[in-house]
Amino acid sequence: MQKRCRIIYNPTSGREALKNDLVEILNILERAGYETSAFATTPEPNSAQNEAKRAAQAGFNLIIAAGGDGTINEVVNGIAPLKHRPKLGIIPAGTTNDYARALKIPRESPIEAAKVIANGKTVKMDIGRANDKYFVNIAAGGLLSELTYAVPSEFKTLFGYLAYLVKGAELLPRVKPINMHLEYDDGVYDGKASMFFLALTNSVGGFEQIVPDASLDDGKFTLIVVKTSNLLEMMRLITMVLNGGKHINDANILYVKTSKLVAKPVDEKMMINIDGEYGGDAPMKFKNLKRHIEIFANTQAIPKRAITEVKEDEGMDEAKKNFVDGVQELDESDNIKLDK
Ligand SMILES: Nc1ncnc2c1ncn2[C@@H]1O[C@H](COP(=O)(O)OP(=O)(O)OP(=O)(O)O)[C@@H](O)[C@H]1O
Repeated sequence: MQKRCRIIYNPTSGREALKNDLVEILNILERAGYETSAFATTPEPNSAQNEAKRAAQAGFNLIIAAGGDGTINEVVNGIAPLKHRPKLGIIPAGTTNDYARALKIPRESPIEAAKVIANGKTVKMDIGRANDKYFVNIAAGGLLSELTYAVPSEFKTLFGYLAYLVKGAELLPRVKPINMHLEYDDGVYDGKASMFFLALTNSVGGFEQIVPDASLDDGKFTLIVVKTSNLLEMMRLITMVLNGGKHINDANILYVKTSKLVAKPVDEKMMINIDGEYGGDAPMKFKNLKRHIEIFANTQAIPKRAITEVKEDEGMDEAKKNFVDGVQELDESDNIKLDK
């Protein structure tokens, strides 16, 4: 039976380039054996999430999230709770596109990103659950994490990543550490920290060296606690990140692997950021769902140590063969008709 694909795209994402490429993307997917249709998300809350759930339950084999990290997060929230989950493809069209960066999916050309899907290599990716929400890339808590929602989205579209830096420089002097209680697999952190990150990939806020030893399918988060909020110390840590990830052994950083986390505020409110958006307040429980969603990735470009197994989209070659056979059968029946 022919496989079916639903593209869920955000027509307002990033530079809105996606719409122009849609016809070519549909062609690429049809040639790869997927009967494909597209759904444009609407401004209503959870539009992408609801459509992803509906499409999964309607039996689509592949759902493509085409948009920014927000659209990817919604699509994952739509399919993650289901028993039978379709495969996921990603066509990045946002501003930071952290998740595509981690999967080495081309971020400048939606057509090149569609070719990664047509190439048929997948990874069963870990995702995270935070209370009852799911995330693919990062959860974070503490005052510094508020930076991400301090940047208005029109501003992000215009200036992209620069917006974060400008806003970051503006907010940094106001950041102060808060008391946190963090329970992870092998210990407890009780003390002041300006923020904690719980990362699933190596790619956080456009930086690729924050988790230099990230594994995408080992069932573990990387927990990073930034103990300082001193401006000079922060600048030093950022320089260490840019210098190949040397921050991980610094005295101001706790850097551990864990499959779960309980985060509790002590005397102040602690907002939690999930995949770049406000996701509620602590206390919050986080759990790594090991190899929960099979995602198409540019596996050749991902460091070998980051993935344990690359899978082949089954039936991809079969689909191409059927297509050729189908053409031959048609020719033959035409001949029979002609002979008669
Ligand atoms: N048709 C639409 N009109 C207006 N807003 C929409 C529409 N479809 C989706 N949205 C909104 O777009 C947001 C998600 O944006 P998304 O993450 O895809 O792109 P982005 O914001 O450009 O990228 P990034 O997150 O990388 O900055 C959600 O808040 C969603 O409600």
